[in-house]
Amino acid sequence: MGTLTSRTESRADVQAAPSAAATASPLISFRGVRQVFRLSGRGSEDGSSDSRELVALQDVNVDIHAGQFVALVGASGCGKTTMLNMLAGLVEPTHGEVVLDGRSPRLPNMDIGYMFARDALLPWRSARRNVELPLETRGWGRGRRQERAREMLELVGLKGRESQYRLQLSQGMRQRVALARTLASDPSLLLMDEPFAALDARTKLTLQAEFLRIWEHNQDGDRRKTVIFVTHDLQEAVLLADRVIVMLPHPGRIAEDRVIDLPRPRAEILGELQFTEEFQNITHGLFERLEGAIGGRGPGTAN
Ligand SMILES: Nc1ncnc2c1ncn2[C@@H]1O[C@H](COP(=O)(O)OP(=O)(O)OP(=O)(O)O)[C@@H](O)[C@H]1O
Repeated sequence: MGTLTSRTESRADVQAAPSAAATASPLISFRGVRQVFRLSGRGSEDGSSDSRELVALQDVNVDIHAGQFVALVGASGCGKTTMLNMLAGLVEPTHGEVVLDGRSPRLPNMDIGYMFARDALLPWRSARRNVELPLETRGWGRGRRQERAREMLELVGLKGRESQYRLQLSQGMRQRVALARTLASDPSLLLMDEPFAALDARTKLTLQAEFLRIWEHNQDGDRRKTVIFVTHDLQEAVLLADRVIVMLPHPGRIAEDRVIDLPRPRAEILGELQFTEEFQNITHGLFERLEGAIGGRGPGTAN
């Protein structure tokens, strides 16, 4: 393995110099984004209605360039999923704007794959027919769909399991099917919400490596993929991503934005990478910043 180097940069630096893409306009921009959810109570004892506000995101400014693998990491409730949902066009910011490829994410966009923490497979459909689902919604013909679904299941190591149903598959296999389904339509933007969180450590490492292999394999061609990967796991974030954005809750905000300059491709060396000094230094540094920010009680905690 070559020498591993790490580089840490401030938020402004990251936005100003995101590798070769520095001169291109970003694929994704969050500009002054604030998200307020109104929480309606059941009504207080005196009969008046109880309405409170929750600031899920505050002052979020991020640019992400095409092809980047960005991890959003942070404690529960810091707005990670809300950011994914904004990119998927499911949530519109209360203030500020989100721009995806020069337009609003609210406009229909078939070029996105969204994967969740738990498989979310349809139990009445076989593995193959689950993978076919996004292809059906995109109008693919039956033969082409079936061929693509078989190919994708083979890619994630499930050859021979095509006709099995959710209950016949382990949690790891279900996540593999979900991964195959997410990748089947070859989307250029992948929104991944803790996709490996429900797995045991060994299965998790295997799937991380398999996913990374697929992603790294595509990075040179026209179909390179941008990944926004939500996780609670700082180690997972550093292992997989080019850039880690650490978030804090109450209100959800960005505490740290760092380039992870570990070598690529990493898929074949993931197991070793996590024991290197470079990896541990980066993870430890981010962890200390995170702990320090929580311990120091940032500006939003009065909220
Ligand atoms: N539709 C909604 N209505 C009201 N509150 C919401 C809504 N969606 C999210 N929230 C709240 O906004 C905050 C941020 O939620 P979000 O799911 O984005 O956080 P998260 O960082 O992804 O958390 P977790 O890691 O637990 O999934 C939370 O306090 C959540 O309860």
